[in-house]
Amino acid sequence: MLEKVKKSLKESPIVKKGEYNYFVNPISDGVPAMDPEILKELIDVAVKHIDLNVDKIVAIEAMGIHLATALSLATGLPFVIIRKREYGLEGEKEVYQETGYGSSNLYINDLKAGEKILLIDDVVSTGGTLISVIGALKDIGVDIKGVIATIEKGDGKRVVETETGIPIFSIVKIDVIDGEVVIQSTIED
Ligand SMILES: O=P(O)(O)OC[C@H]1O[C@H](OP(=O)(O)OP(=O)(O)O)[C@H](O)[C@@H]1O
Ligand code: HPA
Repeated sequence: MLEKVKKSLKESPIVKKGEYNYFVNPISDGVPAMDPEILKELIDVAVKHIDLNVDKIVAIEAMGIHLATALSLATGLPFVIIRKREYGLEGEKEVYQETGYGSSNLYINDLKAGEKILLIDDVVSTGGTLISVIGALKDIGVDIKGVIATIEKGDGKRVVETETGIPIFSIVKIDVIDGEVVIQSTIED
């Protein structure tokens, strides 16, 4: 299982964003081109392990969108995107996102207190994005039934779990060592 995912990650070029070692991969960047078999491997594992008794899938722009789309098609569940674009719709909630190499405002719409949701994103690294998004979702009062970050890099998963008290489901754990992606473990090990 996950053979194409692991091969793709091992082949990821690394670029420097300041001091940050950024891996470039179809899952996290849509570059190089995504082999749909990679997406299928990820979604098959997620469906096998995750409680899908939710009202909505919630994804974070940008690189949570293709994962939410694939999961939605596989499950029939609707999905909503936390956008980097402000709409000014009633009830819209602004969230400040900070990663290891940049920051952005995110905007949450069409989520109501009591809705059961599954949050999905591509990568957790410093944990900054998930910590702020989970905090905002808690403020809205949604019921976070699960959080998927398909790739955990470094100790981001632990940081988010410690900060939020919410378990993070990741599929592959990697590190960037000496300019290369090293696969540390997968959920299927
Ligand atoms: O754990 P963190 O350090 O917060 O990093 C994880 C975040 O970084 C990327 O978002 P980013 O907004 O940089 O890129 P994207 O728009 O391509 O998703 C990625 O999609 C995650 O949301
Ligand atoms: N690569 C791709 N996406 C990311 C990374 C990275 O190193 N860190 C946070 N999001």
